[in-house]
Amino acid sequence: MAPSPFIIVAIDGGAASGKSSSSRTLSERFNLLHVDTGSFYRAVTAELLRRGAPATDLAAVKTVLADLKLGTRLNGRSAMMEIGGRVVPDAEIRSLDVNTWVATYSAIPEVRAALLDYQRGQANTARQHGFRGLVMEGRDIGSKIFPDADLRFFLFADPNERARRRQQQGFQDQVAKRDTIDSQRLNESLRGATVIDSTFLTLEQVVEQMAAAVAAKLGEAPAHR
Ligand SMILES: Nc1ncnc2c1ncn2[C@@H]1O[C@H](COP(=O)(O)OP(=O)(O)O)[C@@H](O)[C@H]1O
Ligand SMILES: Nc1ccn([C@H]2C[C@H](O)[C@@H](COP(=O)(O)OP(=O)(O)O)O2)c(=O)n1
Repeated sequence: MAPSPFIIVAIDGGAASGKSSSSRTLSERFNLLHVDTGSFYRAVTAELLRRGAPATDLAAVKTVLADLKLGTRLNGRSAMMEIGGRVVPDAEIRSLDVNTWVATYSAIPEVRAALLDYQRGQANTARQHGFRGLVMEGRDIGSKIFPDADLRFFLFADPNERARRRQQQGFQDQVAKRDTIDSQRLNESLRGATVIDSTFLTLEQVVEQMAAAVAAKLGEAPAHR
């Protein structure tokens, strides 16, 4: 029997479109490394804020970036970014301060460049740890990080519905404002991707659609749940 292929699944989409929930489920179901690149941008933002490098001071930002010692730690099937050997706690990366600033720092080309190879390198992490592939979520995964990914999904949902989901999660997050800053990259990510509008779909319906495609790539019969 032919060995199962190593697959890369890219999930792009706006805030609260369902990226994390769907990729976590796919990771569990198919034994794929789960990589939430938003958490990477959030960790770097927390570090830039902690070290007092304002987004308007490019020289200060570059100094901090040059000094970042990035590593990866696994938490179950999820890849966690280490900065100087420390995983930035969840409470810190989901703080109001980080929510406010992350889109602005993420728009700085030098910040994106600093994370490019690190993100691509997660494929090696997945291989080294015996995963069948990886599922990576973010804003530009299918367009910039892995344009040749085996599967590229773009999750869409109405902004009001996304704001409602965030509020239900108990987060103070200006989804619409971040959308405006992030929108350029979202448009690029649409090209050639399978677009799923989740506004009127349950999370389970979204996941089933994705899972059927993943199962086909892995050469498995689709599971009936
Ligand atoms: N299709 C859906 N219908 C209803 N709620 C959803 C749907 N997709 C995701 N959610 C909920 O919306 C919230 C945000 O989802 P999440 O996966 O964290 O989005 P993202 O990673 O894109 O920011 C979560 O509470 C999740 O359970
Ligand atoms: N690949 C990525 C991932 C996230 N970002 C930016 C864009 C977002 O405003 C922030 C936070 O991303 P995150 O996925 O945690 O945000 P949401 O869960 O979608 O609200 O990081 C990015 O520019 N590129």
